[in-house]
Amino acid sequence: MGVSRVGSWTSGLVVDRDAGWQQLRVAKASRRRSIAGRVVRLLVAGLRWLTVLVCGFAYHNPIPAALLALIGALLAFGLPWAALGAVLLAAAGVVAWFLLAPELFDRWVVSPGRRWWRRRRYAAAWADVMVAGRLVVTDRRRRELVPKVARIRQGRFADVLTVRLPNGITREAFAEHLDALAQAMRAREARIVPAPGRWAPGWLRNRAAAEFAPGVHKPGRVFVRLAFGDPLAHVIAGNQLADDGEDVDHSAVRVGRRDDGAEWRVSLLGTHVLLAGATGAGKGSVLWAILASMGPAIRAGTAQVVGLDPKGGMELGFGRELFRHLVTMDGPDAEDEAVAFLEGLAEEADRRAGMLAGRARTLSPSVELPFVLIIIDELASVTAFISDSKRRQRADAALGRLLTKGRAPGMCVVGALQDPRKDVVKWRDLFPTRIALRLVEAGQVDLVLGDGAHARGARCEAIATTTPGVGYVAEDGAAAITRVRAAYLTDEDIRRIAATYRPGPVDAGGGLRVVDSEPDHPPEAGDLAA
Ligand SMILES: Nc1ncnc2c1ncn2[C@@H]1O[C@H](COP(=O)(O)OP(=O)(O)OP(=O)(O)O)[C@@H](O)[C@H]1O
Repeated sequence: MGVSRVGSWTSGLVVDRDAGWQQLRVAKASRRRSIAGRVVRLLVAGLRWLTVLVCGFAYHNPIPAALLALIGALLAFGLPWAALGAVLLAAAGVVAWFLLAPELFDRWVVSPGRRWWRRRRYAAAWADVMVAGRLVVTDRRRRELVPKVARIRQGRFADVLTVRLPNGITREAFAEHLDALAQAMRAREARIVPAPGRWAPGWLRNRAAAEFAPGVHKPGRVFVRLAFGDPLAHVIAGNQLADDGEDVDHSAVRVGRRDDGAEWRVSLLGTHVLLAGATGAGKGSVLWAILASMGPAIRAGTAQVVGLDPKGGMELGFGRELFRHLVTMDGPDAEDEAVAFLEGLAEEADRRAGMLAGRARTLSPSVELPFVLIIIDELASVTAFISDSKRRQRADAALGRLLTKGRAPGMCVVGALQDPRKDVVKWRDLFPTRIALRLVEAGQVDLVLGDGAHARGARCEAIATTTPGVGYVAEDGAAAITRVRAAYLTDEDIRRIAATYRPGPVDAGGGLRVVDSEPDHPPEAGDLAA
């Protein structure tokens, strides 16, 4: 507490830290106060600090505060034995609660305490971080101003601070100090995120002038997300993914968990998904989580899955029954097979686009015209690594056609990539949803997720090898990058899901026109495999 000099760059001014953590008020060094004045000032400041502390504690920790209040009241009424009894009873209750229901105990007692402690930490350390980072401007009244925390939205694992920037400090200048901020606040990471949406009634929203509608970034403000703890540290069991009943929402397929504790869902309708990760990063878990969640739709016939597994079926072969067609590229004609597979799919995309033209802009999956999920386990092997240049050109052309034409008529490519290089990532912009798991170098992050993703907090190179399945997701049209972890299915789970959800017979008109030299399922009535 008190007044402290912050350095020669402040031209001999003195920063008064009692003035609070949001704005540094400046007092002239030469200004003198009487001793009585100082004492009063100190008392007022102390009283204010105590009130904020007590009220803040009671507001954020209602259960411990109520217990303390009860004990205090018993003591005040001269009932020390009753107070001792209450203390012992409360202690026994707390221990029993902790042992019997640790999750609930954490949610109701420990988490509120942590949140309160974080608020205290922001208050205590904010001004110091701003000053240390020289995020200080002097206005014409010679007041020194630092970015001010205008609002704190708190969650269990992360807080979002709305920070108002004084004139003269840019978002970019502020962003340079995120690491220092994270360290000072004891956070796992600090990131700038888009402005949280504000709820407004529809009638009001529709009447507001669109050109003044709030955008992703608000001028003069930054939204800083500080993450604490890690809800992704533990393996997420994937055996419940397919328990959605018969209905699968293709626009929100469950894959795992986000680092704010919410479910991670991926839209497969009207998009393609690029999935990159170094070897052992957990690409398989993302693919299987998607397939498991799609299980009920596969069985019902509203979705069909085809796949290309250049590893000879090592990855996708486990759940072969789920696939209408799986190319494993293990014979002498592997490259031909892969090219024919892609050309068949591109033709199907053309056919569907023709059918939908003038009738609908996007497909609503049905048994008559099902959604088609195309899993390509190693995208590079069908583009960069086909040795024959003519075949490579054909594969490139077919993949390009499939990616550009397939989205609207319900064909979604999920392409996995182990080694993101410039020549492979030429396809990146055709994948509106991009997922990057652990990568070898920081430079690969932007290649996969898009320019600026690393700067926006996607630190894929820093993901520990001990947490496979953890990664970052970027989606076209969404400014935020989300940290996620895919659920994990054991080999046994995959076999069970494949047996449970294997596709039924295909109705006339509903099958795929994939070139299928050796179908995995014998052709059934109505199957249009050419
Ligand atoms: N989401 C996950 N949660 C927990 N463990 C996982 C997860 N995903 C993968 N693993 C573990 O990591 C190992 C490697 O995962 P996986 O084979 O999916 O990686 P990959 O990226 O497909 O690697 P490669 O490209 O070499 O095939 C798995 O055997 C599994 O034990």
